[in-house]
Amino acid sequence: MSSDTALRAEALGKRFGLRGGWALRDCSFRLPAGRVCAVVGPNGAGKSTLLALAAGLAAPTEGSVTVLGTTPAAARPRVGFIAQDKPLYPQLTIAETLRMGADLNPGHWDTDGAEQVVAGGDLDPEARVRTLSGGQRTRVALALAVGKRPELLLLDEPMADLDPLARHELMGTLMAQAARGTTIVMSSHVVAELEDSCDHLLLVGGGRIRLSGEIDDLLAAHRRVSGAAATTPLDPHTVIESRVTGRQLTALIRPAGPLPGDWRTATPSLEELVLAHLRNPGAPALTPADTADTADEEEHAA
Ligand SMILES: Nc1ncnc2c1ncn2[C@@H]1O[C@H](COP(=O)(O)OP(=O)(O)OP(=O)(O)O)[C@@H](O)[C@H]1O
Repeated sequence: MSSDTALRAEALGKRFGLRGGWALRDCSFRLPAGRVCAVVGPNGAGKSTLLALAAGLAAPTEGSVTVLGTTPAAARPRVGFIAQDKPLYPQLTIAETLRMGADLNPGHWDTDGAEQVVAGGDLDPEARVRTLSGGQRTRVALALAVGKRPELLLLDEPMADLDPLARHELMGTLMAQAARGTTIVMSSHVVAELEDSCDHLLLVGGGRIRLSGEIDDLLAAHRRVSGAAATTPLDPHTVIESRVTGRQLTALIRPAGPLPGDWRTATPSLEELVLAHLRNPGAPALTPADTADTADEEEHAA
């Protein structure tokens, strides 16, 4: 079943155990197919939980998540998932690991694609997984995921163990996958590295979606402003954060209308946008649920 929507969450919530707190609560968003989506947020925000729910490895406590137009379990053959701990069989060689991937995916295994990912890391196919560094294991896990010819790649902090060169190479591999139409969802703490490669953002904080949408749209919805503190009334705009230094006021706002001509304004960088929201967990969320509904109606009408 094809779908223009790679991932959709509706009032999605997950609680671990009857007495546990909510790892995720009331999360609604839509990720169109073909995007490269960054999932960012502080430690414990719920990023891994969200990816595990999408991968079908955990069941929602409330609400729903739809993957490639179907349930996570039904979508699993079309999804490549790399968990944070990159589980692999330590006693197998890299070549044996890839053969296992081929055996598990009869008829649609991409031998060349998987081998290219391994070759990019200059790895000996006869090396045993237990002898590999964390970053080298990431590469083998990615080769297994890419070999499935997935329509959707879910990657939980794929960059965490990698040196700067390996990060760059891995990003190149992911961009090549994206160019083939694969939707990529990747959690990361290194926001500055995501700005050039990702076109969609999910910012998770305290188990809630704080920002969701196309990065260009989210950036365009915000302005970094500065002006004389005495004459820069921030009403009626939505203030994400503001600071007064001497007589100067600087703020990150979501404009609710035209801004006065005597304010200095600029579009924030992705890192500025994310950091401002993380520093101010009480700032209002921007999750265009109405956009998602409209797109959904168009999808059903088509
Ligand atoms: N299996 C589990 N049992 C109980 N609580 C859990 C479990 N997995 C996650 N949690 C809790 O759910 C919340 C969200 O955790 P999650 O691992 O999804 O966060 P995260 O954003 O991926 O964090 P990090 O950036 O540190 O990896 C945390 O409070 C965590 O303690």
